[in-house]
Amino acid sequence: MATSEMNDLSFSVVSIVEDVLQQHSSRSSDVGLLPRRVEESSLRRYEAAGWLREMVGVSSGRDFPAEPSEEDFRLGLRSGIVLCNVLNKVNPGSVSKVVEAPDDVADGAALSAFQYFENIRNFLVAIEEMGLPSFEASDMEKGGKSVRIVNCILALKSYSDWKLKGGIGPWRYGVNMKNNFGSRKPFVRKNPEPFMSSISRTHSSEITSTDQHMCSDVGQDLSEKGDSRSINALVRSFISERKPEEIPSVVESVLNKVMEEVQQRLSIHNEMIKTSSKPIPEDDSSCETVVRSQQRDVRQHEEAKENSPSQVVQENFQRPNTERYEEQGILLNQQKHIQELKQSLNTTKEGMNLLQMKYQEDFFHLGKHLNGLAYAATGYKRVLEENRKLYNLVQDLKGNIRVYCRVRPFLPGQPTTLSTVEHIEEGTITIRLPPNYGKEGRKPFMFNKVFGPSATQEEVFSDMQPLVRSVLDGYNVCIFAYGQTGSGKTFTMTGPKELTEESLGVNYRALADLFFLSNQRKDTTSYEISVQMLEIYNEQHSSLVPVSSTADVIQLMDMGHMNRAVSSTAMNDRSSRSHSCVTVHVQGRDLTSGTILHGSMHLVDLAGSERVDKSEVTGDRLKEAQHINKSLSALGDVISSLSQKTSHVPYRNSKLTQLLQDSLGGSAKTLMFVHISPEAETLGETISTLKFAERVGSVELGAARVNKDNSEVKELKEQIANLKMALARKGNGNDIPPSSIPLNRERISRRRSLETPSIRPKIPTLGNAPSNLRPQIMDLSGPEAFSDTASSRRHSLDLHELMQSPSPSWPRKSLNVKDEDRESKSGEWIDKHEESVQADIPKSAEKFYQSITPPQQQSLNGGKQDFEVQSIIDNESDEGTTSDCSDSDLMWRLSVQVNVPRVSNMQGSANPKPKKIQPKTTKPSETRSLIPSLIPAPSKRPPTTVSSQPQRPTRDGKRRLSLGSK
Ligand SMILES: Nc1ncnc2c1ncn2[C@@H]1O[C@H](COP(=O)(O)OP(=O)(O)OP(=O)(O)O)[C@@H](O)[C@H]1O
Repeated sequence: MATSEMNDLSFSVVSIVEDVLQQHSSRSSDVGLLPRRVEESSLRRYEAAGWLREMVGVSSGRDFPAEPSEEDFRLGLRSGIVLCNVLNKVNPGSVSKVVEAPDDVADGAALSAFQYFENIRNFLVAIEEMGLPSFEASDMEKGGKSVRIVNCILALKSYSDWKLKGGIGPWRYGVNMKNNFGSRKPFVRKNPEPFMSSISRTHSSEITSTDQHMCSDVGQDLSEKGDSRSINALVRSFISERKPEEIPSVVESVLNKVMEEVQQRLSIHNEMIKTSSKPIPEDDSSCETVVRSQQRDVRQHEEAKENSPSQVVQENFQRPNTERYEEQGILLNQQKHIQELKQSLNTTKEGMNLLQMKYQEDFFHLGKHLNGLAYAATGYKRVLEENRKLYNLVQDLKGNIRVYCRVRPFLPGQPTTLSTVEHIEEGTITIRLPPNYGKEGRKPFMFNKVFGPSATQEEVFSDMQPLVRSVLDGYNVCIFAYGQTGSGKTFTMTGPKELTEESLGVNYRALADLFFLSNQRKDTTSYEISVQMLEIYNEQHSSLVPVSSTADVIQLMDMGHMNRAVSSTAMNDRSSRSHSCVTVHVQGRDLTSGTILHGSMHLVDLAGSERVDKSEVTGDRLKEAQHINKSLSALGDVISSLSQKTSHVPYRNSKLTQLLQDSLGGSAKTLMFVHISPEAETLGETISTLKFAERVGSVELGAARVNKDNSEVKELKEQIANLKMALARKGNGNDIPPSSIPLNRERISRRRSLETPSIRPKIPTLGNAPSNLRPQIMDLSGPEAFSDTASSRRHSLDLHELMQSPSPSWPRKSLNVKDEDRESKSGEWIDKHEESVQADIPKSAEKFYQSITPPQQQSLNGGKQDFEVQSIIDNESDEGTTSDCSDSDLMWRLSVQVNVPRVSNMQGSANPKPKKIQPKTTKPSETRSLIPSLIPAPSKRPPTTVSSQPQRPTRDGKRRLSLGSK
């Protein structure tokens, strides 16, 4: 490409002149001259070819015959191999490296044009250095140019001959110019300078000076340079043979040709200038191209100048030297500038690369950092959750009362004001305080868990589910809802008025879960579950109801809640006016080891504390409120003394604290679920509720214990009981034949037999009970049922045994207003509904009680009733100094029992005389009420007695005498 470009762009003044003169000579010569000249040139060609064949040998000169045509001659020499080899023979070492064609391939076939050019170029350079007439490399490519090649070869031959003759004297080459141009003047080599400029070696100033001389005097040998000499010789020989009138036209032709070439050069030059003044492309490769193209243009320009003095002459005519210098200067500057730009581009690129690398590194580090942060965040959350669990665990271990808090949402229709709750996070609730509450503006309270207004019933339950489930593992659990009126206690424990599956409260969910789990474990453990519902209304309690299946439970609770004392106050249109407690008793027997587990759970929905000025209650409602507040403040006192670890804990001050005694002071797992309302007007109560709850959270009860009896212990206990009973009988003169004291195993089997359906009370089945769930009648041990422990402090009475024992013939003390008032004042509890609910026993319940017939009971009793009573009395008297509720517990126990002696009769005697057990006479007046709706009979309670009690509102706000009355 470079070679061809160079060939296109470079031109020789000599060849132009020669061409023009040849045309003229051929035009002007006569017809006979042409064949003669053709013949002469052929002869000279043959001479040259002959000499070459002689020099290189016939085999090497095979490509051209002894008398070659012009075409053959040219093609034969085109590769330059023959020429270089001949030259090296004449003048050894002139061409240092000759590119040879492979032997098996025709000469030149495997060589590229570039390689041919290399040989020819080397040859021409050497020829010029020897001062011999040369030719153009392009002459080898074009036809009709062989004359100069022939001249060159014959000159070399002449030089060779001269050398062979010893090189004596000046070498002269007598070019047969006459043959070409009609001149036979010998060509004398005056000095060893190159005859023509080398193709590659040029110098513009030399050319310029030569051309200037050529211009001033064509006929004289003004220049030392080969170019001018050659032109001069050509021109002289031509002119000498021409008539004077032909000369102007020849000169004109020469000049025209030269002008054409100059024009062409100029346009190339202009193009080059334009290119160099183009904006420098940003692309590095384009810069390279521009630089290369400019360099090439400069080189070509210089070559052109070197090879065409006439063109330079023309340029000199047109432009002053300074201008050209300026141009060159600009070009050089531009090149320099481009180099600088390239450098800065490279530097910028390197900088960019560095920046990119740095950014990549930064991104990588950032990513790693972010990953780390995300990981840490997840870890932090996990740790928080873990902490909470551990905290709960520690609290469990320490036996702390667990405290959960729930915030009620604003109710529909309520004007939504700013909530008093500012923020909730895990176990912390922050209350927004107005300025008069302190500078802080907020107060945080910490609990085990806080549920916001949007927490669902399911979420709430799932958090306490493990606690509930631990009942089946033999723990005693107590969950009680606390809070001011209208804060959502009933909602949490039971649900809203309209119950749906989603809105079911803790009570329903807990029982369903227990039944579900017990059924799941039926292959390993046999569970017996019984449920009681109890209500403390105005410091009295009523309604203990046994149930035996999920459906029973649900129905019982529905009815219990329906019958719960509720009325409308200014604070809550369905305000519970009583404390309600659902108690679940669980007994589990390990089918392999025989170990017995006892667990119980109280689910307590306390009546709400209220400020009577706000609830705007009067009359009975006011009295209710006072009772509620009294019992709650009694609860506060108990909590306070528990947290201060005082020796005396005032459990006895209210029924509520008596009920919760085991949960608050025993080995139970206790959870207080504190509720608050979001309204600003309740802020005072909210703060005091939360403060109270925090105090409750600090109460340590000691670690909860599993109530587990292995079969051996149980047997021993029973043995002791039997012996005690035998002793007691003996002491009373009622000898019992040894055979009548059942041995342990007999007794156990008898106890088991008591539990068979044939003798068990029939409770109407309201649904499908799990097969392993024996219908369990209530444990009549009263508050003991809540601990259900076989501790020395309390003993649970065996309901079946008691039920089947003959009732002692203690007179029933008739209740009157005075009694009630007195009892109420003294804080002791008597079931005031006892009589009134007798007739309320439903048929099924009646059946149940009737099924326990005297003969049956007698046969099964074996004096157990006495023992049970005795044992209770013993225990109560034992713990009389430590327990505040022994007598009331007992009363409670007895009051709910059929045909049990009145406590007042027993309390007086330090060593009560066991009464002869009488066959049970099922006196309706002494039977306690069961499920209210299952007991539709009208109350037989005298109106006076009823009226003596505070009016007891029900769901519909109407007063009812008893749960069963309709
Ligand atoms: N989390 C809750 N989501 C929706 N409504 C609620 C929520 N908690 C309570 N409520 C509604 O607020 C009202 C008062 O609730 P609830 O009767 O349970 O309060 P309480 O604390 O039991 O009151 P009281 O002590 O007077 O019996 C009811 O209408 C109840 O449906």
